Amino acid sequence: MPNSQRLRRGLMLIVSSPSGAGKTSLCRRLMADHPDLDLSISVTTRSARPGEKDGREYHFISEDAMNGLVKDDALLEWAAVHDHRYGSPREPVENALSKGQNVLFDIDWQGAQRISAKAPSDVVRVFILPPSMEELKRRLYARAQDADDVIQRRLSRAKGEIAHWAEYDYVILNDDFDRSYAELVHIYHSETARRSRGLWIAPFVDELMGEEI
Ligand SMILES: Nc1nc2c(ncn2[C@@H]2O[C@H](COP(=O)(O)OP(=O)(O)O)[C@@H](O)[C@H]2O)c(=O)[nH]1
Ligand SMILES: Nc1ncnc2c1ncn2[C@@H]1O[C@H](COP(=O)(O)OP(=O)(O)O)[C@@H](O)[C@H]1O
Repeated sequence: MPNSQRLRRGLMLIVSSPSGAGKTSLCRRLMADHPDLDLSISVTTRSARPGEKDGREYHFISEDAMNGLVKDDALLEWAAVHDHRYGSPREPVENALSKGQNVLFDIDWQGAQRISAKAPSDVVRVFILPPSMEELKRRLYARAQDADDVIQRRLSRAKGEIAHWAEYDYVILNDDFDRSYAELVHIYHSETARRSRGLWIAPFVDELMGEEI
């Protein structure tokens, strides 16, 4: 049976880390290498960084629009992070999962907790650790996309995010990027290969058992 015809139960892959540890870079590469993986594009009230495009990294929306989405229950989860609100639109995620597609979330520990509480058996959580706080700082400055005071606020919140590492299924220490990426790919492949995700297996085995030898 061709792979494309094997009916699967989609999973939600959640990647979290303190700002600057490398989750966006790792997630981007995973998306580029896995066209079967859909990115949940969050809404946010923060403004776009240089190089960010509305609808690609985030949907950049006003406070009023965010209030409307919350009121209409259009978000699977939302949270206040770094002085702004961020949320995961419900409909694209539900559509993707209903087609057996996997969905990737770059969200914080609050979002990870909320989605896990709703669908524990469909969630895989990965936490990315920086090799040191000094390196985290270096990366935030090297990214050169935020003002100094914004970077300082992100750094001061880093330990609060790291404190939640034990709520995750996997932890990757992002020292060497290629090695960390290889770990993420292994996790993704193993989790998609779980028996519980293969809805095609039981009917296929029935067919096998019915064959004359
Ligand atoms: N709960 C939740 N967190 C989100 C969502 N979108 C982004 N975040 C988190 O918000 C934090 C800030 O994201 P961002 O402003 O892009 O900066 P970054 O930390 O440098 O990636 C990160 O920890 C993201 O994972 C969302 O929809 N829900
Ligand atoms: N393993 C790594 N070694 C060195 N630099 C890295 C590594 N992973 C990511 N970076 C760089 O660190 C900066 C922050 O990474 P980013 O993916 O934006 O982090 P986050 O999404 O967690 O805030 C970027 O400039 C990125 O290129």
